[in-house]
This record gives sequence, C-alpha cells and structure tokens, in this order.
Amino acid sequence: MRRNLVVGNWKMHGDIHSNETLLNTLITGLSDYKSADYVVCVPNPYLHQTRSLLENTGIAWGGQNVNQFEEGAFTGAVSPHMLTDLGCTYVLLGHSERRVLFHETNLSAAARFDASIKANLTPILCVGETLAEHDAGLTEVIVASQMDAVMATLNDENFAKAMELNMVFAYEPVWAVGTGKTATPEQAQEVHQFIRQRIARRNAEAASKVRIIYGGSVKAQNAAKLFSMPDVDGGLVGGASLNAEEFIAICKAAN
Ligand SMILES: O=C(CO)COP(=O)(O)O
Repeated sequence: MRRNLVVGNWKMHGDIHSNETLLNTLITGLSDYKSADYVVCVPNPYLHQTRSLLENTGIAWGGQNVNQFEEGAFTGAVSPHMLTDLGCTYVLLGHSERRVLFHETNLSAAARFDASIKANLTPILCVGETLAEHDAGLTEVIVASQMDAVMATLNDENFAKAMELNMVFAYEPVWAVGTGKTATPEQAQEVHQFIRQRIARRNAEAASKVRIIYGGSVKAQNAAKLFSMPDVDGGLVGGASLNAEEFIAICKAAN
C-alpha cells in the first residue's frame, strides 16, 4: 500500500515574515494527521528558515529545481549537495514552468534526475501535456517522451537507488496549472495508470511502489475525489499551498 504524499510548491512566493506564519500553522494543523507524507518546496533563499522551523516536525522540505553538476562556474545555479546541506530530502524537476519559461528539456530534466539520485535527494519529476497537445490527442506521446528520457538516462545502479529513495512522479497537465481548470479524477487516473505502466516496462516492482501525484488546480474542494483514484497517490499543490488552511485541508484529504 502506497502512502499518500502532498507537496506544496510555493513557486516564487513568500517572505520571511509570511513564511514563518504559514509554516507554524502547518506544523500545528498537521500534527494529528500522520498517515500521509507532506513536503514544502520553497524558494532557495528560504531553505534555511524552513529547516529551522520544520526540523523534527515530520514535514519535509525541498528545492524547486537543481543543477545537474556537482560544482563549478555556473552562476546562479544550485547543486544537489547544496540542497541536502540545507536538509532537503526532495527536489522538483521538470516543472512545466521550467520547461516552458526556461526552456528546460527532457534530457536536461533526466540529467538533473540522475544527479539528484546520486546526491540522495528524492526527485519529483513533473510530466504533462500542454493544452494544444491535449486537444491534439497527444497526451500519452508527450508523457511517454518525458518519462522515457529519465528511464533511458538511469543505469541499473541509479535506478535501484531511485527506488530506494522512493522517486516520485507528478502528472501536471499544463492546461490545469494555475488556471482553475482541474483534470477530472477519471482523466487523472487514466494518465497516472499510463505513467505506472511506463515505469513497469523498466521494473514492475518499482511501478507498484512509486508514488504518482497529481498537480494542477488542486483545492480543498476537489482533493478528496482526486486522491481516491487508485493510481493517484496525493497531490502537487501550487497556489493553494500558500494558504495554510487550504493546504491543511488538502493534506487531511490525503489521510
Ligand atoms: O504547478 C503546480 C504545482 O507544481 C500547480 O499549480 P496550481 O495548484 O496553482 O494550479
């Protein structure tokens, strides 16, 4: 049985004062809900603050992206080790905003996935199709290409390590991100099942263990239905993760 996972992606939001209020409210609000896992992915400058508030609370924290190299002359970049040094256990990779706005590719996401595994960071790989791709019936083709790039990059040793680290996949249809349009639970289930089958081509045991979470306008009001689908193992929450009450309600729906 897979444990549900709810990840808050703060994107480029927050400041020291509001973060403190938000995180303290989460700590109190989630203290009695221990049957799911929770993560907040905060902007890098606030990782230190997040660690000092969340350490030993059971809520984990992570980065929103990472560079594939260990160190070097890469101005503005952050290495996997820098994230683990700040206590991160997770990192988001291949988010559609990174792909669309910052021109990241399937191959670069795969390289960062590999580098994260080597640094003991659990990657959360985001996959999903745009509205045009969705309307053209290309959802499975796009998601398969995003998944297969990672599968092809991981050698057997790193794939085994990715299993140990409980790698996560997130289905985020781009047309549902920040738009208020959510995939129906049935639409999400269909793609999640497809993603699981894609992992099974590499390793059946991994496919049954891997958590596949849904992202795209997840709210308190639609979370329970989405999470009740057999292959939906929780959510990746953007806007609603900035509102403590709403995020807590979503986390409770995952219990
Ligand atoms: O991009 C997302 C999470 O990574 C989803 O964002 P919203 O929940 O704001 O639609």
